[in-house]
Formats: sequence, C-alpha cells, structure tokens
Amino acid sequence: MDSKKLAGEKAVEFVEDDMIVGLGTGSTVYWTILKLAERIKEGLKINGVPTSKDTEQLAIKLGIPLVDLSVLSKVDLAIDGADEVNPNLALIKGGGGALLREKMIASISEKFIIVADGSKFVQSLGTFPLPIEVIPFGWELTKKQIEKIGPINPILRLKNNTPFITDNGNYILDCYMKSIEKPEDLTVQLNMIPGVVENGLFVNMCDFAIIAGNNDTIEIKYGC
Ligand SMILES: O=C(CO)[C@H](O)[C@H](O)COP(=O)(O)O
Repeated sequence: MDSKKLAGEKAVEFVEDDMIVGLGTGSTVYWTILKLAERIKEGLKINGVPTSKDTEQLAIKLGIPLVDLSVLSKVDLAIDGADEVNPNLALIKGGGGALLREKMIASISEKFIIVADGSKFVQSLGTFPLPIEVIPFGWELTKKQIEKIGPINPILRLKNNTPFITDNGNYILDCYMKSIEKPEDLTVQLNMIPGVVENGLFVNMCDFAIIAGNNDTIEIKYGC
C-alpha cells in the first residue's frame, strides 16, 4: 500500500466519539480525512476543525461536520502531515503553505499526531526549505531582517510567476539552510522579527509520529 495512505489511515484509530479533531493539510492527511469520512458514515460522531481552505472544502465535500474555531478553546486531537520530522519530533511544516493555521490548531490540541512516509524522518532538520509566513507589506525588509540571523537564504515563494498567497493573505519565504541545529532557538528568533507572522518549525508540539515505511510497515515514534 502507498506509505502516505498507510500512515494517514492509521491515525484514525486514535479518533474517538465526541472528539473535536483538527484536520491537517496535505497529501498524507488527505487519507486520514477520507478514512474519517468513512467512519462517520458508519456512526462515528466527531466535529472537525480544518487547517486550510483546501481541507475545509474536502471535509465539506465528504460530509464531515465542522465546527468554527471561534467557539473553541481546545481541540482534542489534531492530525497533520509534515515535511520533516527529527528524532525529537521537531518538525518542519508549511510545504503546502498552511503552517499558520496548522500551528494555531496544533497549539490548542491536547494531542497532536503527525502522519508521514519514511522519507520525512531525518536526523537533522533543514534539508527541506523552512517556510516563513510574512505580511506582504515591506516583505523585502522582513527578508533582510531574517538574513541577519545567519545563512538562511530566504526566497519568496512563487506560483505562476507571482507571489504565492496563503489562506491568510500573506506571502511565504522559503529558507534554504544546510541544517537547523537548534530549532527551538531559531523559531524564537524568527518570530521576534516584525513582519514575520509565523514560521514552519514546530518544536515540542508533536506527541507521536506515525511513520509508514516500505513493505507496509508502520512505526509509531515518540520523541527522545
Ligand atoms: O505542512 C503542510 C502543509 O502546510 C503539510 O502537512 C506538509 O507539507 C506535508 O504534506 P504532504 O503530506 O503532502 O507531504
């Protein structure tokens, strides 16, 4: 079976009746959402909170009941994908540009589960470019401020030769680094820069990661 499908579907085993479930974004959690919809048709009672407009549309299409974030103060369980996961379960997210809403929902979740194929598990973060969401106003200045931190090489994300716009109306700077030795320090440094809305480092947030390898193997990884 496709590793993304295997990991994505496995996460549904942790969903229980009456939970508020954060619905992540991307091609792995897509399988989680499909499986959840199946379970709902069989009688599972949950409400979902989508982390992006794409996920919201998918959930509506599949008949998953949704609840608005404005009426919530916590989420029981959030399930999402990741671009990189290290052995401490620090993550890079935001390859799909949904990092801000994903982090907001993960931050109020009692449990936060990552689903990923084996290629996402790395010893050190940073091979995947780190996405940073910035406001369009003065983004060039924000980029210069980010560059002062070190050799981070932020590049404006483009789509069809124009800036990629997030669901929140912002831009993304993708940062090309050799490796990120101290993600907990970098996330603080980045978020202190005015103009930075959020960055794609998720540190000390993930409870466990469901990693699917080749030959239909699944490993549940807890931070070390
Ligand atoms: O952070 C994300 C979107 O902002 C995704 O979770 C991440 O990019 C992984 O996506 P995929 O499962 O398609 O590889």
